[in-house]
Amino acid sequence: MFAFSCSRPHAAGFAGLVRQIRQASSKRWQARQQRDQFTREAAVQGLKSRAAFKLLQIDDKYRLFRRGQTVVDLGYAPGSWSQVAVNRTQPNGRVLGVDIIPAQPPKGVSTIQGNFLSPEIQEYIEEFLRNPNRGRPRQLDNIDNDSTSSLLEANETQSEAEDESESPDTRQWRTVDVVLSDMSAPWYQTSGFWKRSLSNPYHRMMNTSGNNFRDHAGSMDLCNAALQFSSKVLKAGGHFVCKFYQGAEDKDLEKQLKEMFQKVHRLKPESSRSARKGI
Ligand SMILES: C[S@@+](CC[C@H](N)C(=O)[O-])C[C@H]1O[C@@H](n2cnc3c(N)ncnc32)[C@H](O)[C@@H]1O
Repeated sequence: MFAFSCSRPHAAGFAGLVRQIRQASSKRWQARQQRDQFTREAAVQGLKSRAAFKLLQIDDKYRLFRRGQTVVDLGYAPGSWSQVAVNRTQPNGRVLGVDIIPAQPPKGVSTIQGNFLSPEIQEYIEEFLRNPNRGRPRQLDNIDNDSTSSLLEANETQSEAEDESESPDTRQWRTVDVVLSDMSAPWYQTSGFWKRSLSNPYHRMMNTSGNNFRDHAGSMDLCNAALQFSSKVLKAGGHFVCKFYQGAEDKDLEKQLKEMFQKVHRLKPESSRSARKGI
């Protein structure tokens, strides 16, 4: 049974309540203004979405990117993180975007369409990455071989010691400097409607439901899959950036990250301050 019991507050309390409502609405207005400002700025800079600013802020703080690096962007569509990665790894960087939905790849980005949770898709991605020149611009003269050696200020940095204990065979499979994972609910489809896919990706992927626990659990599955993948492909000194919905299980994820990486930072960038996602 639901019941409403309303009583008008006494005079002083009522004025206080009105003040509180005004303050809350002014805060919401400011947050909306800030979001709109990032959206406008993204359009001015030719970025696919304002999500780019989160990554730019992270890179400004932790220096993830260097020229010539290999970056994998999981859940890349519409592509603003990939745009940042292309821009910051020039010249000779290579960026591979993976997404379950069909999307127009940003300039300079190689893409694979498929469900990242599928072992076949991961095998396909690994095969692509095994050849360090695949997806890289032609002129290879200036490749910065040092690009990955000493990024200790990383968002997350893999331990050198771990890497030295590996066989040369395993080490040569590690061709990736940065794994980004922003996999979550899809953007609205704006193109490619003529593509009929039996797998119907828009219905299968992790769509945000508004149910906190469900969204958190879905986001943990995607982060864990991205982390497992990173443990296979990341070079020593590499970085892993993962966006997730906060909840009960994120402590376990953080624990795992701390076992695998020298440094782990948990942050909420300026451009998403009012959202409930964590990075
Ligand atoms: C928030 S968007 C990414 C935005 C992107 N970082 C950018 O800056 O433009 C999340 C993306 O994750 C993708 N995604 C969700 N689940 C996926 C999965 N299992 N495999 C591949 N992509 C997935 C969605 O299709 C969606 O395009």
